[in-house]
Amino acid sequence: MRLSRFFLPILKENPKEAEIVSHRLMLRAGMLRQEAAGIYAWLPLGHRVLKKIEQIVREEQNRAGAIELLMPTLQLADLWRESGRYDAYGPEMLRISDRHKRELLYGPTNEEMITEIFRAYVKSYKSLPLNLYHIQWKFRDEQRPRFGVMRGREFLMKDAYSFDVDEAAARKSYNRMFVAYLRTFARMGLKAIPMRAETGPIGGDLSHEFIVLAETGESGVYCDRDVLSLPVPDETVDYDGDLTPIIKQWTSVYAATEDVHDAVRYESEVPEANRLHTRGIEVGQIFYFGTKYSDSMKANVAGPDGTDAPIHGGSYGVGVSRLVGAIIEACHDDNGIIWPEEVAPFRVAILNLKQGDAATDAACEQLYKELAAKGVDVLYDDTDQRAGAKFATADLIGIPWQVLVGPKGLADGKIELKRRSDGSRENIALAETVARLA
Ligand SMILES: Nc1ncnc2c1ncn2[C@@H]1O[C@H](COS(=O)(=O)NC(=O)[C@@H](N)CS)[C@@H](O)[C@H]1O
Repeated sequence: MRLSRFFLPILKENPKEAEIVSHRLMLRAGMLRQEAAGIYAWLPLGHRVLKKIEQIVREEQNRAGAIELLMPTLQLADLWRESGRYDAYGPEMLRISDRHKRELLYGPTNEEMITEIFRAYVKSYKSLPLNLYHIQWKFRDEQRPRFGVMRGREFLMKDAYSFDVDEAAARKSYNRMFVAYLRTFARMGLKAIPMRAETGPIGGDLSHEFIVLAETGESGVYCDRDVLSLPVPDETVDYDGDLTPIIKQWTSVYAATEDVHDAVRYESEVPEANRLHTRGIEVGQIFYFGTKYSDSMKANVAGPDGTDAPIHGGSYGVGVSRLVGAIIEACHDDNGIIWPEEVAPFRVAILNLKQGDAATDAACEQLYKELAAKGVDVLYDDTDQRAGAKFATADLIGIPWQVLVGPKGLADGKIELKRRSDGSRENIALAETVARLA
C-alpha cells in the first residue's frame, strides 16, 4: 500500500477524551473514530488489525474442532422469553420494534438463538459432541462505555457454543476451548491467564476468564507469579486426546479474579514472593452451564438408551474488538504502538528519506514491488513529509520493521533496517533486504 494513496488520518495531538493509552493511540494512529458513545467506525489501519485478530481466533477455533456459522445481530424477543432472560437481562439489552410492531432486540449474546438452531435439527446423541461458533457484532447498552473499544456498546465477539450428551462430555468440550484460548492469545503475543471467575448472566457454575495483566485493566486479579511462565500447547496438541494434564497444570497454580478470590487459599498456597495482586483486561471468558438453556428451551437428544434428555451446554467468548486495545495496552512505548508481527496491519514500512531524489525513489519502488510480489504486507511512505515526520508516523502506527532508504546509504548500496520492538538498527545491503523480510 502506498501511504500517499491510503487513508490514515493521524492526529498530531493527544485527544482529550482518551483516558488510557490504547484509546489514545488508536485515535492518534488513525485506527478508530467514535460515531456515538461506545460505537466506533473502524478506519482502514484499525480494520486491518481487527481482521488479523479475527483470523487467528478463527484458525484456533477450527483447529479445536469448532464449526463456523453466522447468526444475525437481530433476534426475536420471544426467543429470549423462552429462556426467561428477556426481562432478566435488564437495561443493557437494546430493545427494538419493527414496522409491524414486532419486538426484536440487538443480540448481546446468542445462547438462545444457537439453542433454537440446534434443537431444530439435532435429535440424537450420535450427532454430539458439537461446537458451533460465529464472529459477530454484539450490542450491550453499557451504562458507562469508556476506554474506547475496551468497553464499547457495539463490539465484535467470537462466541462458540458446545452441545454434549452429559456433563463429562461437556467438560471435555470446555477443556478443548480452554486449550484453544491458551493458544489463541499466545499467537497474538499476549500472556492471557485463565482465572476462575463468576458466571453472571450467562449462568452455570464453571467459568474461567482469560486475563491480560495490565495496570489499566478493569478486573482485579490475584495470582501466583508462576502462572506467567507455564508452557502454551503447540500446534501438535491432540484435541481428541486427554487434555486434563494441560488443564490441571494451568488450574493448579492460584489465579482468580477478585469476585471469586479465596484469600485463605491464596495466603496458604502462594509463597509471599510469588503473590501478584494486580489488574487485568478480560479478553475471553468460557462457561459450562449444563442444561440451563436446553431445559427451558427443550433442546433434547435421544440418548444411547433411546430416552430423550436435555443436552449439556457451554459457551465461549472472545472479545475480538477489545483485543485490539488490549494488545496495545500490553505492547506500546512512548513513541506509539509496537504490534506483534502476527497482528500488525503491515509487516514492513518503507520510508523514503529523500522523496524526489531519483536514486532513492527508484530503490524504494523496487523494494516495494519485490516485497509485495512475495506477499509481504508493505506500507510505503511515499509522502512528501520530511524524514523526521516519517519516523514519527512509522513509530506511532507500530509497524514491526522499518526500511529506511536514503541517498547516503544507497551510495554504499545499503539501507537501514530498524526493528520497532527494540529500536535496534542495522545497515544491510539493499540486495539483501527482500530476503531478510520475505
Ligand atoms: N462492552 C464490551 N466491549 C468490548 N468487549 C466486550 C464487552 N463485553 C464483553 N466483551 C468481551 O466479550 C467477551 C465475551 O463476553 S462474555 O459476556 O464474557 N461472554 C459471553 O457473552 C458468552 N455468551 C460467551 S459465548 C468478554 O470476555 C470480553 O472480552
